[in-house]
Amino acid sequence: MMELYLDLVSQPCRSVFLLAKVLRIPFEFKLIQLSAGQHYSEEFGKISIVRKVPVMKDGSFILTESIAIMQYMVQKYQAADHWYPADLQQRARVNEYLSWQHTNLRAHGSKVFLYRAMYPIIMDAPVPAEKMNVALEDLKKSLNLLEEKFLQNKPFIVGDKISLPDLVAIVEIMQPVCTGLDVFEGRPKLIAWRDRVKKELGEKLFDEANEVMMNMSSLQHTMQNSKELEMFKPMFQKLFS
Ligand SMILES: N[C@@H](CCC(=O)N[C@@H](CS)C(=O)NCC(=O)O)C(=O)O
Repeated sequence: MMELYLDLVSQPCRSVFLLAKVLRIPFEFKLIQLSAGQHYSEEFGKISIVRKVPVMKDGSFILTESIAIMQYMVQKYQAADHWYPADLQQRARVNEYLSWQHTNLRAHGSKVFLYRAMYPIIMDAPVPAEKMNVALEDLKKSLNLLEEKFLQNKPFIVGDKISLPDLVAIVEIMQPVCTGLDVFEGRPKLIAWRDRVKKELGEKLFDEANEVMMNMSSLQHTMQNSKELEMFKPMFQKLFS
């Protein structure tokens, strides 16, 4: 059976998890708890020297990178065409979004999340307003592009049906949302899209994927009391400087 090394606090892990579940792919969930530093273990190092989740192991074949993993899954399990359309231009649209999102919605949503959830724990101080405002402004621009360039007036990002970009987008948007920030405020189009995506995935599955993240205060508590905190600090300090 395929093994998936995941921690659902991670957005790319959630998209891989959601896809595997929705396609009913049998898999073994191998928890790599980032807050406990399990990705630094010798055992995980043998699986991936990148030391990031998600990782897929299918027999002796090991694959990193959520997008590559999802593309592998839809092809191996011959998922319905709408997930990753065979049509040249439809597939190009999927790839366009998947290429764009790394340095836009993902980068900006993550930054807002890290500032709101992690900065005070790591730096022992509130986030400077100037930094927070720049991060919020960047996120706003990405959300505007998601609506105006990608979603437009279609039900889903690539057309009438759900595809990989919708999954990848919703998990990134949920990251700042889990800190209590209502990024949907004043965005009826985005709300309607979110509700369609939720319906396609099933509310129960959607909530299952977000459960750990929605319990943000418990996550922060674990992080704050983690003996690995000192180990994480330099990486975050670099990010926050
Ligand atoms: N581009 C990668 C990103 C993977 C990634 O950044 N994973 C993070 C969690 S969201 C991680 O494992 N971080 C651990 C670390 O950097 O120490 C993908 O899409 O799979």
